[in-house]
Amino acid sequence: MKQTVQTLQAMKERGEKIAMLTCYDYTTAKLMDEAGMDMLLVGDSLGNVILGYSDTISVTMEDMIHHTAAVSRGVQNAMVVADMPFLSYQTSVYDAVVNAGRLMKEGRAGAVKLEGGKLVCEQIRAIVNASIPVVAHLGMTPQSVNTLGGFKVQGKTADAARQLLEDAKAVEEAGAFALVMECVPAKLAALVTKTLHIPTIGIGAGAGCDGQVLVYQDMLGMFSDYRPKFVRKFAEVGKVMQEAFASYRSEIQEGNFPTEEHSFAISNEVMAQLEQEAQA
Ligand SMILES: Nc1nc(=O)c2c([nH]1)NC[C@@H]1CN(c3ccc(C(=O)N[C@@H](CCC(=O)O)C(=O)O)cc3)CN21
Ligand SMILES: CC(C)C(=O)C(=O)O
Ligand SMILES: [Mg+2]
Repeated sequence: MKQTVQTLQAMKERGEKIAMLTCYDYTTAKLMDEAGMDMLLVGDSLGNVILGYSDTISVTMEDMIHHTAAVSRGVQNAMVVADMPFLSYQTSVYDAVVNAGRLMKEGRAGAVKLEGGKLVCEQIRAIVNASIPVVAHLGMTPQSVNTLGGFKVQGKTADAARQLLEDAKAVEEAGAFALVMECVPAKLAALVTKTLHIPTIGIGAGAGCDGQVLVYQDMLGMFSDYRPKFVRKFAEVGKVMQEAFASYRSEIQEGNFPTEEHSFAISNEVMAQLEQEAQA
């Protein structure tokens, strides 16, 4: 089924869980879409898992558009959400609308996601007024790594928890149709989920959210620069890939690849003629 703001809202109301994964390319998008994923997130985590940066700060609008367009071409049913990269919306309401518009017009995203609460509500309101659905993102917001002092769980003190709940209500009021909560204590995330009308999607925020998201290279066991506590490995694809790469190399070295079945034939007459010409 084609996922929309409305079908995702209905899932929350029916108590049906929403499944979301990050995605950055066409081939993977097709596989995830065929597996029935509800939402694909072209995350700025592509800075880490695709481009090899140590954080998401250097990711550009061009990076995001390039990968969002590739993902969109592979999807029939899932909703494609594109992350707004660092400094593409914090600078002004105008920048926020222009850049959200580019992700939709050039990347064919169905929605955009941005980090922050009350401080970005003006941007959320303006983007939604331009008919671009918005997902908000609270808790551990990686674009603030340099002010948060690292990738740490958020909302543990009474003040911080109250602030998160207030921010959650504010982004819903500003028009966000869903909320991602990252590295938030499970009981707090459950309270936010119960309080809000829009679906919540957790990553390190416990089972009480309306949906879950993970970075796909983490859940496939392909990425090892760091391993957040909230990751479950659903497969050892990294191991499978390494074994296949090593086997490819040794089969080449041993002369076992390629064989006749991977090669193209030419008629004996043509070859005989060529060999004769070569001798002349
Ligand atoms: N591969 C990948 N997976 C992610 O989940 C992810 C990214 N990249 N890039 C963008 C952000 C950064 N994220 C991160 C990065 C590191 C930790 C981490 O190392 N957490 C530790 C320490 C927690 C603490 O000190 O409180 C952990 O044990 O979870 C968590 C989330 C989540 N996002
Ligand atoms: C981890 C998710 C929520 C994200 O924002 C990303 O992948 O960039
Ligand atoms: Mg992100």
